[in-house]
Amino acid sequence: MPPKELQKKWKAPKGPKPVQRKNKNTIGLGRALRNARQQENAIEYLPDGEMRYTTEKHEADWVKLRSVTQESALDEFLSTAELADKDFAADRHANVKIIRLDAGVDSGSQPVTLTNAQRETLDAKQRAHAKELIVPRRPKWNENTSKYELDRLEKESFLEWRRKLATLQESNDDLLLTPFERNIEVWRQLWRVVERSDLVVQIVDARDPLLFRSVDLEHYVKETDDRKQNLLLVNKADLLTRKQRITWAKYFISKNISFTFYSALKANQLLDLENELGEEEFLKQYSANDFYNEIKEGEEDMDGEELDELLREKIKILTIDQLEDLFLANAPNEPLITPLPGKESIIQIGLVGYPNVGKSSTINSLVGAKKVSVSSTPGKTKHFQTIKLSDSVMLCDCPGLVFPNFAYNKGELVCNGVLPIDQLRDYMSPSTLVAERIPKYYLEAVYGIHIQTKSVEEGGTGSNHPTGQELLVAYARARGYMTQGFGSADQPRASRYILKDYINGKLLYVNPPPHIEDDTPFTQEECEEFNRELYTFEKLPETRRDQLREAALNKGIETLDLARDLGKLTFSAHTGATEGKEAKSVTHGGKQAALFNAASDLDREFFEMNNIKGNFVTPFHKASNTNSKKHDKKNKKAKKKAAMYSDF
Ligand SMILES: Nc1nc2c(ncn2[C@@H]2O[C@H](COP(=O)(O)OP(=O)(O)OP(=O)(O)O)[C@@H](O)[C@H]2O)c(=O)[nH]1
Repeated sequence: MPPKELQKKWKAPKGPKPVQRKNKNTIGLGRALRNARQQENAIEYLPDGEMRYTTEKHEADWVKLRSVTQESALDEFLSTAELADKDFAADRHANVKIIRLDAGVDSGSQPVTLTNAQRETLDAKQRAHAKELIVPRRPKWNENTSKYELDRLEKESFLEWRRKLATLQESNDDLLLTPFERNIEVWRQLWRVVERSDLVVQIVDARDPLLFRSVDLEHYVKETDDRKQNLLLVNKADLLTRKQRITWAKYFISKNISFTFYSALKANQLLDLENELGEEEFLKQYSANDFYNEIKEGEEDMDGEELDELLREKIKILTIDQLEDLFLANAPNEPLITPLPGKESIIQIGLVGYPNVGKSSTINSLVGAKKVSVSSTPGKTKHFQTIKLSDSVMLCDCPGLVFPNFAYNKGELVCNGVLPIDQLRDYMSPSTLVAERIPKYYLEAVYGIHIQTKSVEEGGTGSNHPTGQELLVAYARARGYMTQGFGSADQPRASRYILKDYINGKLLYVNPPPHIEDDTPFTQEECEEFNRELYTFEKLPETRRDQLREAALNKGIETLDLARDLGKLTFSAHTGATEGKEAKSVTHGGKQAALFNAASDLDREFFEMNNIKGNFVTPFHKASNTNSKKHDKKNKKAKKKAAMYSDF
């Protein structure tokens, strides 16, 4: 018998062998990506015969233009290496430690509260080093300079600049530098704006113009071409009182600084109103001058001081048309740049400034005033914007950038909007500054809270300003901001709201200029006097004023003086003081908040014990409770009382 054939397992029949075909499709995402990468990373032959090849990912222009003001030590090391054109190979086993000498804004050695003497010493030191606060210069170039050469020269010059500033910081521990811009691409924009502008306008915040002003930028403009002009636009001037404008104007005039006051916010409000009402009706109802300058005829010499003609002109907040005229009056008569063939020559005005000083608002007001719709036409270089205002004027808007300057402490930088609030870790130093600058009664009136301060015996400062913590705790408790868990006052959250109010001017403080005679700073007391007019009833938000008016009427107070009477009023979460009892705040939420309330009430009662008869009960001593019945509720209270009194 033939051997039995093993039955084969059935397999699915194989199809025809697949033929590898070339994908003839020349379009498609994958291919596009590959091609783009190949092009980007193609080998470059430099003019000096060298070959350059990079595998680096090329980034879009907007990514390159991101502002860099705070770098980690490693980032800083790498960007310096890149600027210096150095190559580094990573070595797995080497233990590398980066020691950062330029501590930048991370140094925390600056005290928050400065005495007059400390401030004066620090200020003198800052003045001595003021010349070292430089902006990077673009190296000289002409049409024969090649792109690569210029790029290399720019990087060298930038690196040199960064080294100088690092040395300045290193050798002066107690001086704090602003977190100046560290991205060369952003400075390149500024260089281009300066080169093409006939007039460079530095926009600064009126609350602290000198912190936002770069003196060296003005020098740089003059170095580029002596015919170019500088102008300081003091924006947000609506936040200053007339007296404050006079003081600042006197300072600027004495220092020969070309300046003007402006309020982009008011200008834009006025424009909106005009659009709403129509031009004719608007002119009938509002005279622009009234809207801008709250001073009426006859009130001018109210302070008993004769203002000369120049000063009287200079303290005015300009209207949009006046500002445009001033630009033209300050710019050279003829544009300095010869136009390209076929193009008309036009006066170019460069606008530069820190972020958040109101640059966009200023441009919007200028552009919005034109009845024609003006689209922003990107310039040749794509990044900074050129906006044609009229046939004779062109605006160049430079990205906002932080110049190197001195500050007293980090809190000041946060309060001025230079350091962002949302990434804030140390919320206490800026909050302390707010508590120090704004009087306690005004903080209470704005927020409708009562801020409980410690007396000197309890370890408080004894001044009439709360500490930062006292302010934050009172605010958080009144608003019910509690942390999870044990439920203590959420101070970081409270600080964010308070600091935002400070930055947008709801809580207002204006820095005075240095003394004209000797450039020394104002003392603490002079600063308080300089700002006194800002903390009146009229400056409060309207709803709060209504509340206070009503509360004052309830108490029979006719003329309300915030500093004197606020403690007596009951409004919002502020409960006024009544005979013998001090003012307190209505607080919300959290176990700890409840404990805090109970504790302070108990304390108050305990220290007032002199006025009451003593009540003393001991838990183990029941004198004459003879009734053995367990639930003898009837008359229990009366019996207890009787028992208690029988002890005495
Ligand atoms: N009170 C007051 N606030 C102003 C004025 N101008 C601008 N602001 C406010 O300041 C803030 C910043 O204004 P922006 O115009 O965005 O400032 P910017 O300089 O363009 O800021 P970036 O876009 O970050 O560069 C906004 O909240 C404005 O409402 C002004 O004249 N008065």
